[in-house]
Amino acid sequence: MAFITISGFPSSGKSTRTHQIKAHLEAKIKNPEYSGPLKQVIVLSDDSLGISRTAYDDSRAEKPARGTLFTTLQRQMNTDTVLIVDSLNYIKGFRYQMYCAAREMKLRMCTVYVVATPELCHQWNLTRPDEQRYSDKTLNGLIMRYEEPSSMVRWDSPLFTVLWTEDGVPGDQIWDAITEGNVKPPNASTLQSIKAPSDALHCLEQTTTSVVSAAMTESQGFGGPVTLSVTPSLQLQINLPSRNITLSELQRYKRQFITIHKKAITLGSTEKGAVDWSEESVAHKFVTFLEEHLKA
Ligand SMILES: Nc1ncnc2c1ncn2[C@@H]1O[C@H](COP(=O)(O)OP(=O)(O)OP(=O)(O)O)[C@@H](O)[C@H]1O
Repeated sequence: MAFITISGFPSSGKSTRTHQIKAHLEAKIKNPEYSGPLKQVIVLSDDSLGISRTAYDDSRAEKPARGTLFTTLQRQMNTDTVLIVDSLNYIKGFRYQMYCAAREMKLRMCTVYVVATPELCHQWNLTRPDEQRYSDKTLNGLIMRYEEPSSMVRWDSPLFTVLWTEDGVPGDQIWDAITEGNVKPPNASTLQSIKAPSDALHCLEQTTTSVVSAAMTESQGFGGPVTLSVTPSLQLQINLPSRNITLSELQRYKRQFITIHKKAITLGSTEKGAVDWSEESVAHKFVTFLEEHLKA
């Protein structure tokens, strides 16, 4: 019935805040005055899944770890459960993917952004036992790559930000969000996820073409975040590197992206929620793909 995404820098206090939130929500559920459907709070974390901090040392090891997290969270989503996903959740495309899965299950949801300065993260990381510690290089890399949640986008909202200076968490507000907030029904974008392969291929081709032409329009060589107008109703942010990007380079990435995803479509990879061939989802995936490849 409810889904909470925790996000923040590595070693920023996410699990510490998760325990506070869990305790607060459990007290609400146990209150005799509560007669709603929620019965339990489950926390899914890298530790509970046996994902080591070293999985973040390189992106090849990180992808299967994210896959495990996503498959497990889909299994754990339930009408009587508050599911808290306590992980870095630093890629906006991944938070969007979780949002789509939660929405398909008609769950209420919110995001908690745990904030600590990079210096504090380093300091706290050093105090941890070896097996829970990130290497300096990995910690810095994750902080650099971190894509901050925004209350302006629907997959991060409602968004609660908890600063390192705060003693507690906004437990009552989180409770209201997951018990009284809007249930976002699967809309056209999520329903379209079960598309016939021919539609999916068409959408893949068209959407990637629109992203390439929007990126060419916005790319001035200055770098930084720019907004791409993919369609009149779909605007996405992309972080561009500060160099000239050529059309042939973008076309090359488009072809690579299509090749990878075409395979998934023709193989009929239809694991529930994991494959979403809507225009919006394809655009998000391609923007994330471009960001990763353009800065490499
Ligand atoms: N407010 C705080 N003041 C002092 N130490 C803290 C604070 N919050 C967390 N810590 C310490 O920092 C370390 C990391 O905390 P925690 O495990 O909550 O971070 P995390 O963000 O969940 O880490 P990870 O990225 O590995 O999942 C722990 O040793 C914890 O005791």
